[in-house]
Amino acid sequence: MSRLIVISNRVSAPKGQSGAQGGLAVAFQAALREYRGIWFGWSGELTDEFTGQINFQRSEGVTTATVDLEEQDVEEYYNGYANRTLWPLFHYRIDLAEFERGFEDGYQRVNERFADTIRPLIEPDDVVWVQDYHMIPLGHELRARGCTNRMGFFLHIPWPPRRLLSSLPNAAQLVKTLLAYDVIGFHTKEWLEAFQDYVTQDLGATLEEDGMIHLGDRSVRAVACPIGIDTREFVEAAQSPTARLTHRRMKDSADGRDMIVGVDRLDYSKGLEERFLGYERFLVDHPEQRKEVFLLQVAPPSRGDVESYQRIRVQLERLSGRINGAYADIDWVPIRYVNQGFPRHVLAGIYRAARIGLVTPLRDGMNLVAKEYIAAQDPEDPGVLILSKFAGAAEQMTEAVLVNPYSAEEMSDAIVQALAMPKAERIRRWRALMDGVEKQDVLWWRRCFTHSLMGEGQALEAETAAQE
Ligand SMILES: O=P(O)(O)OC[C@H]1O[C@H](O[C@H]2O[C@H](CO)[C@@H](O)[C@H](O)[C@H]2O)[C@H](O)[C@@H](O)[C@@H]1O
Ligand SMILES: O=c1ccn([C@@H]2O[C@H](COP(=O)(O)OP(=O)(O)O)[C@@H](O)[C@H]2O)c(=O)[nH]1
Repeated sequence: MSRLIVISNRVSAPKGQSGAQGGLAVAFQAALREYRGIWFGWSGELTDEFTGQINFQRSEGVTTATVDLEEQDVEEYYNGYANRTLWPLFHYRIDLAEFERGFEDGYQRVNERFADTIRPLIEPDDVVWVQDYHMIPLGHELRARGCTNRMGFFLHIPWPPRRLLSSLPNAAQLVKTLLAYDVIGFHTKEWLEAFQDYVTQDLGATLEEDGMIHLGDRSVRAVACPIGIDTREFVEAAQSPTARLTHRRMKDSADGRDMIVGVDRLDYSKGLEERFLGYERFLVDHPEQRKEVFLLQVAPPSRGDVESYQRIRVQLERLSGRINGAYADIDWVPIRYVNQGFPRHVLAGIYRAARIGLVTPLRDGMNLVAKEYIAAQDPEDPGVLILSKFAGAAEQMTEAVLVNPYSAEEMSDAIVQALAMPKAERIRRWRALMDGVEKQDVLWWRRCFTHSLMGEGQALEAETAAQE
């Protein structure tokens, strides 16, 4: 039976209920518990000199293997090429993208270091699954080191339109390295089609009807598999004592007002500035509703070493301060702006207490918060999800109130619509959304991708063996 080797930039050991975790961490812990295998990546720690020494850990059924990186590696690979170049460009923010050869070199060096380190751990029957934009050339580097295993790559962020990607120096060289994988996955049909467009138009590859892409001696399958959440676990989390306590705390502090909630890493792609402006539009256009609602925005700081993230943080502090200064009363504040992260059980209680989930990224690969908000609702009296049509999640969650996040007026109208929505309509929309969140959960996502990667028979064999 094949083992699964998952490789991603960030590796998090399970934290139980005690800490905030990103969407990827939650997805892989669920996946790796059932598969025999290893999750490899950067420890998040620095070392004076890279040695490639691996730190193995086993916790709650998940084996992790991590390495420390040098400061210069992190500066050029993570803060540099990954988060100053690829992230903004792939989120359509060419104005924020920085193109520096030093970043590109550092990115390549770290990918080579990862390949050197992980190569001896890979056994002939293992299936390798590489995650995200930090590791695009890793498969190519592993092939150069004699790795003939089945290898897949999943991109968790959008794939940008062809003309946008062409602005990246050496774009063709980078994209060609992706053809070292056997299967490449995206969250949506839109990102998949943009990728197909680039490889056929700019690289001269041919695309067959079954999704196979051919270029030179390489044949690769590209697929769309939208990630989901661990829905069963999240529904349970929403009924846990911590969630109930938090729900009570929120209801008490709301004092009969309707809560609108936003939960996002403090990232310019999440559209927080536009969200605050949309909410302000609502306050201006509907003064009679002002003291009837409040917005709770949870925004834990992210990638704080990158200047564009420092700038957005300052802008949001100013904007929330200005809106609160302009509209607050002695007994009411329009925005509760909270710069800290919360564990899932606390978030679940917050989501359940919110009449509206406001999820309005300018671009997002998927957005798991939208799915968690739905999973946490009370089926008898659910809240309304307002979702940006530019989030990957919008391709599946069509029963949400879909908005253009760039339009403050549309956002304001959507808030009015959600606040006035009759219970029967809220239940009908929620049921349809919950059906999707239940059917296409994280397990479904893993199967969707691993079936393409391993073939259905092998994937099922691995799952059955893992359950025994
Ligand atoms: O590791 P960080 O730099 O702190 O960033 C956290 C993660 O952010 C990104 O998440 C993406 O993946 C989610 C799950 O597929 C998806 O829902 C979301 O739309 C994406 O933005 C990033 O892609 C991850 O690699 C980071 O770990
Ligand atoms: O205080 C927080 C804020 C966020 N999250 C989690 O971080 C993930 C965010 O994933 P999403 O796909 O929405 O966006 P990303 O941050 O990965 O771009 C979700 O699972 C959230 O529950 C968390 O655990 N605590």
